[in-house]
Amino acid sequence: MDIVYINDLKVDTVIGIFDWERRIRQTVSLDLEMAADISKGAATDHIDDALDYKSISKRLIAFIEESEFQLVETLAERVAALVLEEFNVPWLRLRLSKPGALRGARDVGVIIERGERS
Ligand SMILES: Nc1nc2c(c(=O)[nH]1)N=C([C@H](O)[C@@H](O)CO)CN2
Repeated sequence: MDIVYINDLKVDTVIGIFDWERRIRQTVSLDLEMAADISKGAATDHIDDALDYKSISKRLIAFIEESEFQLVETLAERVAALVLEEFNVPWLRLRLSKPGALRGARDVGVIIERGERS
């Protein structure tokens, strides 16, 4: 199985458990690895035969900008479900980071894998 990936996709959103966090927008960063068979796109050299990372990133930016979750866990689950369902991806690994959320740490967040990897 091949991988199509998007690294360090930064999106501003409302996220957090504290009152002050509900009043501001913070940046989250996504590293997304998606299982895909790249052979058809490689053979035809046509985007219709490829998993289009541009379409996926546009959809994720729109979804995350509109979202107002409290936990990074919830946002990660919803992002994973969207990618699996809307883009017919069988398996993914998502690292969702919240830079600067914890004093002394560069970032915090979650890493999840969803779907079946063949
Ligand atoms: N497991 C988690 N722990 C914490 C989260 C979270 O989303 N998942 N969030 C916070 C606060 O919102 C924090 O990011 C603000 O500094 C604390 N712990």
